[in-house]
Amino acid sequence: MPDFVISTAKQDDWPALCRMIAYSFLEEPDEAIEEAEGHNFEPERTLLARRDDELIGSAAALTRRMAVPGGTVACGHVTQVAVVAHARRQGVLTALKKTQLADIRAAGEPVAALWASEGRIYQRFGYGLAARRMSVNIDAREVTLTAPADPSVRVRPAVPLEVRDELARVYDAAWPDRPGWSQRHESTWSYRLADPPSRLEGASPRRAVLAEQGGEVIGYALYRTKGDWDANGPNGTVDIIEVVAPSPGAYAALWRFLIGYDLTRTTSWWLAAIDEPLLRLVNEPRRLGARVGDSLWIRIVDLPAALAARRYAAPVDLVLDVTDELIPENAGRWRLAGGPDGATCEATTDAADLSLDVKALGSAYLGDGSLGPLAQAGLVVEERPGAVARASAGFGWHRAPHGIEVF
Ligand SMILES: CC(=O)SCCNC(=O)CCNC(=O)[C@H](O)C(C)(C)COP(=O)(O)OP(=O)(O)OC[C@H]1O[C@@H](n2cnc3c(N)ncnc32)[C@H](O)[C@@H]1OP(=O)(O)O
Repeated sequence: MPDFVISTAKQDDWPALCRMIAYSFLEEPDEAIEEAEGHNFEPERTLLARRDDELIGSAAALTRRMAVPGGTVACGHVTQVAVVAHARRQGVLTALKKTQLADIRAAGEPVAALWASEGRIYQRFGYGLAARRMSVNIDAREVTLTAPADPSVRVRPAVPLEVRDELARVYDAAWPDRPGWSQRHESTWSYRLADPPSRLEGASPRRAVLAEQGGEVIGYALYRTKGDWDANGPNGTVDIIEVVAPSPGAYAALWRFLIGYDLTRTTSWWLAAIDEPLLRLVNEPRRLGARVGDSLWIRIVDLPAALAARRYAAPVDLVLDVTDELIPENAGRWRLAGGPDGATCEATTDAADLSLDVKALGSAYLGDGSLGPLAQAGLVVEERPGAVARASAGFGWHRAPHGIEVF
């Protein structure tokens, strides 16, 4: 029997929880951060572990939908996971995760998603790496955009809080089309636009730039600037927070603004998409200083509901033999049939085309490339010749999944 108990948080647990999380992440507690992060507090979905009344661990889920190929799905956005230093490696997180997965399933969310502080933590709980990110560190004076500027698109700098409604309108129209982007509530925007001074690290407060066409805002970017001078003169940086620009004209106009900022020499963004159009839009892609990293992790919580909630780029009719140590209802053989217009997923006794663990299914879920690398890694086993190629055509998508924000 564990010597700690798990319970659901109450509103007034927030200050203590926030302090515990700060220490766990090697930060100092800070009132401005407590207020900002408080917008992301759903007490009834926050699990606390206590030993002798001492708060020793937490794991929370936020209620937001996430875009998946061809649709959106209810998704528990897992966050605020921490265990105090002196209670680690005693099974506290394991107990929290088991309770949390059961709660997410009971809430009718077929999928859970998270950003991992360390990738090694969550794979044992059935999370698969479902989206990669690209970080860019652009040598701005060496890079220009090759597309001609669209004279009907203008950019206008703005203070983010003053254009919050315009930002939300652009984002609301865009997020369902990009797998990995999540619905934003009023509280999400309050969190997103809060700017605790201790997080500035010498940079400016958040700034916005809007792309407008015919008086309408059609795209925006959020960024910071950081001034610097060295022996050769100006050496400032533009640090991008997000770029939301569905149309080519808005996208190019915003990037032209962000790369061409006077007195800066570097434009950086650590959360660009793996298929960022910028790669195709510049004269010198190598000078983008691009690197690939991990981004969103996905846990399939209710397998038939999750697989039926997305669409498939090509027709699929596949029997998947799935293992799942933590959620036995997911284990077994499933027939997935469908295509670009929708899909069904039902239990079957037919012979399998592919066998895989639920973790590999999580990796394929948002449509990040083909199943080939998973098969080559031994994480997907082809039971019927040609099944990996057929499944890849269906599971892939015309836009790579993108984790635009850490939640
Ligand atoms: C979604 C998010 O919020 S991500 C943020 C996660 N939080 C942090 O990184 C804050 C700092 N770290 C912590 O608070 C803790 O170390 C946690 C929450 C990551 C892990 O909590 P613990 O209670 O120690 O985990 P628990 O004891 O249940 O470990 C389960 C297993 O995972 C392993 N494990 C857990 N954390 C780690 C880690 N960071 N690195 C390597 N292995 C780990 C344990 O060794 C254990 O393995 P075993 O079953 O083979 O013995």
